[in-house]
Amino acid sequence: MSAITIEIDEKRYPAQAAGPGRVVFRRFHLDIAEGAFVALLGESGIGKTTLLNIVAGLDRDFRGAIRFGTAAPRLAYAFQNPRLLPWRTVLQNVALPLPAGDVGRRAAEAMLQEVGLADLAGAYPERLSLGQQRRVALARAFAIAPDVLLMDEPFVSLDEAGAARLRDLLRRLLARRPSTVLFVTHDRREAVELASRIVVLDGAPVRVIRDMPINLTPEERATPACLDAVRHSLDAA
Ligand SMILES: Nc1ncnc2c1ncn2[C@@H]1O[C@H](COP(=O)(O)OP(=O)(O)OP(=O)(O)O)[C@@H](O)[C@H]1O
Repeated sequence: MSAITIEIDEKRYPAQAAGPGRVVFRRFHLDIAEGAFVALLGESGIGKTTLLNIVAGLDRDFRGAIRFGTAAPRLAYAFQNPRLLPWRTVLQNVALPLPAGDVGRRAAEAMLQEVGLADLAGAYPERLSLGQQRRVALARAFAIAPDVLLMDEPFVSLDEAGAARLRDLLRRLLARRPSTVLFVTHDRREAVELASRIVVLDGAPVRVIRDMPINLTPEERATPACLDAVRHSLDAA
């Protein structure tokens, strides 16, 4: 069964003083299986964030429908900018989507423990590095054990070692709380390392130009030569 069915008959941004209007999607269809980790690749400005916003329900100004396999899916969205509330502590930020009171607080503490930031629970976001802020954003996203997890370039602007640690953390979090993931990235290597399916978007209106399952074992994903081989077949497809 599909966890997400995306049917966009049309998504158009209206003309503005600075430029003409633009049809971003027309007759666009994508089915996403339950538990899939779908990496969305495509040129800048093509419509990837627009697509996530539509799936998230943040953008309802389109013709079409988004259907979920579960009646009321728990949905989490991790943005490129971690979007932590600066006037709340790290713990309070993670507890935001949880029920108020002791139960929510304890669950938030456990999440912080899991992402390795328990000792920063009382700190404010401004004290944290970008990598630490992104860990907090991951903790907040996973705190609700989402059925659907939307991620918009969540590891961009980190050095390679920092991004690798976060990819590793994401894999561990997903192993404990499986979710259907839609993950936007510009980084083909990151896509091959994480995804079970890679969808490459192109054109205006957007269409799918490649749709590749990635069948790698965890050991193969940890082998650079293996990742390079898949990346080349993605380029050649
Ligand atoms: N609110 C808006 N009003 C008008 N045009 C918009 C709006 N938001 C996005 N666009 C335009 O729609 C197109 C798709 O934008 P979107 O942010 O979805 O692309 P993207 O693929 O996520 O880009 P990037 O990879 O650079 O983040 C772009 O041309 C953008 O300028």
